[in-house]
Amino acid sequence: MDLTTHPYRSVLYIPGSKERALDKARTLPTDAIIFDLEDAVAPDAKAEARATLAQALSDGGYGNRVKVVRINALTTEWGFEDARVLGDAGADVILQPKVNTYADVDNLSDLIGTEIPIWTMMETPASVFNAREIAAHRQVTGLVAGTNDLTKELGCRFRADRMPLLASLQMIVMAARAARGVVALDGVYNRFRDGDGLKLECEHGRDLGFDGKTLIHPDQIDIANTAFAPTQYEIDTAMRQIEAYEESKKQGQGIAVVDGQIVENLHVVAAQRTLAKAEAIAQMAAE
Ligand SMILES: CC(C)(COP(=O)(O)OP(=O)(O)OC[C@H]1O[C@@H](n2cnc3c(N)ncnc32)[C@H](O)[C@@H]1OP(=O)(O)O)[C@@H](O)C(=O)NCCC(=O)NCCSC(=O)C[C@H](O)C(=O)O
Ligand SMILES: [Mg+2]
Repeated sequence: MDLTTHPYRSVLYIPGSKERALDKARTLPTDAIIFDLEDAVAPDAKAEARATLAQALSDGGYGNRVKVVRINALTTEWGFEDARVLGDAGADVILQPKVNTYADVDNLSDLIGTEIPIWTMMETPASVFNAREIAAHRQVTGLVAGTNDLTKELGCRFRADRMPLLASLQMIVMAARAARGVVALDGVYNRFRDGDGLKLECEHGRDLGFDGKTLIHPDQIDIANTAFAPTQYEIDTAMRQIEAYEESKKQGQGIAVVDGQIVENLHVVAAQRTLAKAEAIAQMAAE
């Protein structure tokens, strides 16, 4: 599996302690799974959850879903052991919570001593200020917005339009894009029975540039998969733009016009990206 071209439309958190959910995830149409040992697991269940999760990962059956393990923070008594055990058990990615600085990531990297990809939770004001350096760490391949912790840390209010979080969300996307090849994932939508609200928030995240959304319930997967996939209209337009630009080039022109809008080389690059994403999604569905 190529983690760099893989789609990340839907990324489902599963508490590492819930055996039934761990089993159910083997059949869910999610692009990636975050097996959680942090917030979703009570302190007195941490050690057992680590063992349960290690067993589930070594039993396998998760197919082409990217397997991400969210460890506890290294400042806790569980963090280092989580990273050591789960890195060996077959996780594709380690997700580090409560990151503040580049040095925090380096510390994890030194402790685990392998080049396993690291994703970082972006859920403190310091992490947002330091997003660019964090995303530039050689092992970091993903930034995950932790909108619950951010809301708590900022002392802001919940609003459906997410206005109080907008600057942080944009900083996360900008840092991922500046680093190139780093995935940017939006935070969770807590009202997990509210499909209409989730759809709106997914569209907001997609508009901002996120690659996908982190989720907490299986019912949320299809909504995110649809929202973060190119639409048929976008695919058709991308194909027409590429075709029209190629035709213009043959005639010695650097600009084409499609549907009354100019198409330059940069639009062709964006169109090719749209087609590559659609292809990656189709390929994943066919596997
Ligand atoms: C939110 C839930 C507690 C709801 O659970 P429940 O009431 O049991 O839901 P259902 O009865 O509707 O479940 C139906 C079936 O689906 C399975 N299920 C439920 N959730 C998951 C899941 N996440 N992954 C896989 N399977 C799941 C149930 O087992 C049922 O199966 P079956 O019996 O076979 O039909 C629950 O959904 C849940 O625990 N969700 C995950 C919560 C979580 O992980 N939270 C931590 C991550 S979010 C976070 O930390 C935010 C971040 O750090 C920040 O700061 O923002
Ligand atoms: Mg959090």
